[in-house]
Amino acid sequence: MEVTRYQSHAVSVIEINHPPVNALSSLVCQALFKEFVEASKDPSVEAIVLCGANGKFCAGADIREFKSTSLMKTISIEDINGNIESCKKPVVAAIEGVALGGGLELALSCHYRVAHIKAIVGLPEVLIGILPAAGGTQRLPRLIGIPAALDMIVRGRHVPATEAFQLGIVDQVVQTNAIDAAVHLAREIIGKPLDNRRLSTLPVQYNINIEDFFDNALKKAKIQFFGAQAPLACIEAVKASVELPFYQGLKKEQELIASLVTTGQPQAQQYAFFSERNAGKWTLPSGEGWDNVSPKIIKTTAVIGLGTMGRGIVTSLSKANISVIALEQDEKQLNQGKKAVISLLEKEAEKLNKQGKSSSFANGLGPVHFTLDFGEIRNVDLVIEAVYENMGLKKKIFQKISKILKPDAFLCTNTSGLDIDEIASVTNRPQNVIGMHFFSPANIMRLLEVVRGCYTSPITIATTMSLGKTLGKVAVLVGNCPLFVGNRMLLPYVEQAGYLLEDGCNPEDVDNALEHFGFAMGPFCMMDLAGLDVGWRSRMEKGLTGDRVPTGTPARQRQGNRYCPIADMLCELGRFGQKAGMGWYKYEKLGGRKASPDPWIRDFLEKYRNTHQIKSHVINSEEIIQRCLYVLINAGFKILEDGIATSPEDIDVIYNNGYGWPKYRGGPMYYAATTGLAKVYETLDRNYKANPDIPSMKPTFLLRKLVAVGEPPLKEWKTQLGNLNNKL
Ligand SMILES: CCCCCCC/C=C/C(=O)SCCNC(=O)CCNC(=O)[C@H](O)C(C)(C)COP(=O)(O)OP(=O)(O)OC[C@H]1O[C@@H](n2cnc3c(N)ncnc32)[C@H](O)[C@@H]1OP(=O)(O)O
Repeated sequence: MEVTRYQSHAVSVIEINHPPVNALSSLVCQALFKEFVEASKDPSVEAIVLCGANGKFCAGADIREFKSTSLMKTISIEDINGNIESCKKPVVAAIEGVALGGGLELALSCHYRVAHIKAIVGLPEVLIGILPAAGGTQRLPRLIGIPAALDMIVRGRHVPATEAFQLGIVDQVVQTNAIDAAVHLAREIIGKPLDNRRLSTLPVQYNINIEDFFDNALKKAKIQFFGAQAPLACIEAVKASVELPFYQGLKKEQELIASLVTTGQPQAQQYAFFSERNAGKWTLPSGEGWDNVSPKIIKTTAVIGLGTMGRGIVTSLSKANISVIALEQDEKQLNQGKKAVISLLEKEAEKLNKQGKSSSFANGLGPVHFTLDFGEIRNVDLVIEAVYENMGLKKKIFQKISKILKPDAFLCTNTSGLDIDEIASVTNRPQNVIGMHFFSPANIMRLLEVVRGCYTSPITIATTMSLGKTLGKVAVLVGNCPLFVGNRMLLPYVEQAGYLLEDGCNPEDVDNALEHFGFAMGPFCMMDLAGLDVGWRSRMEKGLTGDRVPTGTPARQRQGNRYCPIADMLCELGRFGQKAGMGWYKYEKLGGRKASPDPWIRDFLEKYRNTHQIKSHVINSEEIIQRCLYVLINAGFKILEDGIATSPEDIDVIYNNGYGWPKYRGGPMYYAATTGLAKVYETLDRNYKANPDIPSMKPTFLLRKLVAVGEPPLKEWKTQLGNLNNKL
């Protein structure tokens, strides 16, 4: 039963019951419409309360149905809303848990709203590429004014009940049962006039210059959400609430949503939404997985190393109210780390405060304790080692802590690419060792690559994945190989960016093309931010540059393959990026963030091309994008072949959440599927034939196979892998 109805004296309570989140599927809409009409006609009913089962009002339209046309054919949410709003009997929404999207739009059509103190409301449609097209863009401005409504709609912000009350979205906030409170209110208002409670009939009130306001909002959104169409459509729809009568405003919502669908962005964002949810559903080839292995509850943790990553991780654990012992090797580093953590926690508390939420760390360190004494961590449930990327050092620490810790404690290493098995092999419990690859800043970035080694037990995976969720991360399980998934794919991308400089581009040409594609940052800006010395050190360790390069090796070749030495040359000149005030760009000061194209670099590149007699050519944005992205995608296919990622969706989740890939393009593998695998394959193949010294251009077996079998949909790619290697 999707919708149930019962009566409490003169009040009819209509409850949506569609687990897990009471989404408005077409069946729910039909049932809700029917029950509501019956209740409104029933002479024994004098008021109606609308609520959701299992402590959740409603998470909006059923996104799973967006692909089909059924939603269009049957009762729409706005049909129900119109009916509710015009009802002669008072209707009260009892909001528990969530009222999001169509759920809040439903509540806005009710005459009164009562919310539980822990409830959240919002119109997050923009985050899945659409707009609140069930009257939300027309009713909310009439209720709370244009600026507040626009902010909520364009950012898709979740608003806690207390703020919703302050804004005037809900009429009452209760600490007890919201349904009982709504029934109580419904009884009180029986027979009272409802005219000023029907939002569609109210004027939109404002005392601002409306033209300027919307012009500015559009300008800001075009920069902030570069390339995304939904925020712009949201602004246009809210503007219509001022310019058009209510029913024409509703029509405008429909026109805008129809036009968004033609851009392909909603489909990509909805794919990203479900891919994120599926990432948590890990399964091993043995059949063990998220649904049959219970995680251990983690109450106490320790973080070893309070550098940039360690500080972020401590902050993240503390935010989740998990007890942390933060460990450093000397007093100076401990104090520096402590100061940094306090400052990060203060910023976090400030953010929560602005959202009307309190925090356990508002006036101090919350559950964090700092120490130099390894002995203090002996009883913790889980340790995260976050020292710098050095295998020798990490092994020393793991050897030491595995002797100290209680036998069932978990040992995690925060590494961006080192071998988990090698680290595990020095411990007395390799089955409890796992990689946790956090992204910087670790207290902000949502992505967490959970790296399974060959000894890692299912319970260790379950525990780490669950801890990731508790920390508010999107945890993705990946296999153990150099650089794991995200960074492994990034390597050929950055390599191509270097070749583009040799072939005639300037750094800003490459960055502009990729930023225009939608990346938050192009590869050269990214390197300047991270520090060019990071890659330089790693290339030195691999013998690609520095003293260990065999004499007589051509400058632009390593082991017979093409090599671009420009980044090494900049490092030799101390151009390490932002921290040095110069790198691929110049900056206003040491540590400055404002990058300007550097004439010195242009000059340097000219001379470099002359020295190496490189004939440069004009390279357009399309070539830049294809060259950089197709090798990245190709590496993604190789990762699938090698069984390092379970699915293309997991790769996309990693790129959407950790590498600034524009969500409205779904992720690199989704992008490959929508571009056409044959096009990706043919371009790579052609380029590889012209450049056999660039192995990353050679189309992978899986890509070739998928093209050969007629490009099956992305969901079916895995089946083409058959029994290939699975490292998960
Ligand atoms: C094309 C024409 C359309 C016209 C209609 C236009 C007007 C209305 C539009 C809308 O309402 S669009 C939907 C707006 N709502 C949202 O975007 C909310 C999305 N959901 C969430 O933010 C979260 O899921 C949550 C509700 C805050 C719950 O978070 P939690 O972390 O507790 O659980 P999750 O793992 O995220 O979700 C659990 C489970 O529920 C599924 N799910 C969530 N929301 C929806 C939904 N709106 N429709 C369908 N399914 C939903 C989610 O996929 C998970 O499923 P499983 O993975 O467990 O199968």
